[in-house]
Amino acid sequence: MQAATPPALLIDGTATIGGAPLFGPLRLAAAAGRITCLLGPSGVGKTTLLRLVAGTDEVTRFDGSIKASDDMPVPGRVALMAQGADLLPWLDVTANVTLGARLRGTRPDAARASDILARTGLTAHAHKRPHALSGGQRQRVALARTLMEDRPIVLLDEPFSALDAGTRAQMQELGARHLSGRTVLLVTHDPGEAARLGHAIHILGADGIETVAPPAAAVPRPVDDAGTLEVQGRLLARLREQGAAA
Ligand SMILES: Nc1ncnc2c1ncn2[C@@H]1O[C@H](COP(=O)(O)OP(=O)(O)OP(=O)(O)O)[C@@H](O)[C@H]1O
Repeated sequence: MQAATPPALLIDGTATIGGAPLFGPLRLAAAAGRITCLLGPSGVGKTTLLRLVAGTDEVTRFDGSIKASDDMPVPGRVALMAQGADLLPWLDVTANVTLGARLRGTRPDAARASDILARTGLTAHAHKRPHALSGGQRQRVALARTLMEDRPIVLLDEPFSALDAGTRAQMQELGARHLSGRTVLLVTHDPGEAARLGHAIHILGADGIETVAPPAAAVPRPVDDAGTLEVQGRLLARLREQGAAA
């Protein structure tokens, strides 16, 4: 489904809102074709960072640079899956998945939409509206819409939150499979999710970025992989220490 090799993403700078520091100076690289997970306490600026990369933040001042390793512009090559499924309630699944093309005033690629619906297990729900879907199904629609955009850089903001543990694990596997080969920056509050999916794992804190070595196993890692559980525990301990220090 994906043609060109995606670029790495390089973020280097300082963010302020209304003159007050938010984060930085920080340097964060999301490696080409890999999943980079970003954890950190609430309010530290993770969503803001994703919006800055996507070019959709209108209140934050960012002094520095957000670049792709191939020096081509970033925002037009980014798909952002925002927090919450964020579906339009009056549109059915197919129309929600093809929303990007409609907003751009272009004809959606129906064959491609149908293929993505099949691959995300949504074919039987194609004509349902969001109120008739479970939380997990709505998240799948949001993921399908992100895949429909077919961008080399994908930003995911707590994509699988609010799902039960079993559905969340399934969604992580689905996401890892379908996003394979793209440059993914994934914000999550879940240390287990970062340990399963991260080729690289960072914690954004008040004092900057801390990098935690990922488990050795291939992504997506099994939920009961010993190395994954060990990293999950280490991440939780670090997040607790940061919370206690805040
Ligand atoms: N439009 C805005 N105007 C002013 N301040 C804002 C605006 N949007 C976000 N902020 C502030 O920026 C800070 C960072 O918010 P952000 O949503 O990026 O944090 P976060 O780390 O993603 O938090 P969470 O994990 O709870 O989602 C918060 O203190 C928030 O109040």
